[in-house]
Amino acid sequence: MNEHIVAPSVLSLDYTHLKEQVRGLNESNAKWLHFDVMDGHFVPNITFGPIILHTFDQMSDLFMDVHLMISDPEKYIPDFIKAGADGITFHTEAVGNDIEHIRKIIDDLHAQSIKAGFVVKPKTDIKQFEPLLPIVDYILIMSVEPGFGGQKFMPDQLEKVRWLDAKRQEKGLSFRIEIDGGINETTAKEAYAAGCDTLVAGSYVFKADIAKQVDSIL
Ligand SMILES: O=C(CO)[C@@H](O)[C@H](O)COP(=O)(O)O
Repeated sequence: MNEHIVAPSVLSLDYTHLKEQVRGLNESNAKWLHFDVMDGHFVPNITFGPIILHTFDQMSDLFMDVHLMISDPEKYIPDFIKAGADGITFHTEAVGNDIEHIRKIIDDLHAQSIKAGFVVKPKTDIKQFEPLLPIVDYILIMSVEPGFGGQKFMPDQLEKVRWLDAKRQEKGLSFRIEIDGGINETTAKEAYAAGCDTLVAGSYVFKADIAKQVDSIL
């Protein structure tokens, strides 16, 4: 059983108080910082790139969990590694759900000592990726359509989590199951019960005292 990890999504951070908010994260029990990269093409929103990741990396020792919501992940992965990524997930849909292509990207990340995994959108079937389970460090399940913070949790996505957890036990694997979107005190409990060990939370963490919010969903 993997320990629980909360990964606050800096998409919801108050950038007018960047230093105080990062201090709040550093002093909380969050172990990861979730960095959402959106390109305005793969998803209908644009966020930040490697320069901002580097800024966070200089301000924090937290594990930099980079979630690439971009159309051509391989093109930009080297920049995010240089900027301080510790783990990278990319969308299977961005590479046509092609298993061998996904495997190659994960192998390349591992060759550079970066933790690696893939992400699926809500409508993507997870079962097709069973051959990849032995090689990933983590899998990210989207519990909202990617693109924006503050959306409502989609409980039907927990079916994917249950399936992954069952496969993990059956095969004696230890990859993490991370979930992203609409996490709060109630949905966090549901996610843990289904088999998640890593929760991304944006609006819930930053709407009040960071340390207290993190502890409430650990
Ligand atoms: O990747 C995304 C959205 O695409 C997420 O990381 C959100 O940033 C989570 O925000 P909340 O739903 O927790 O507010």
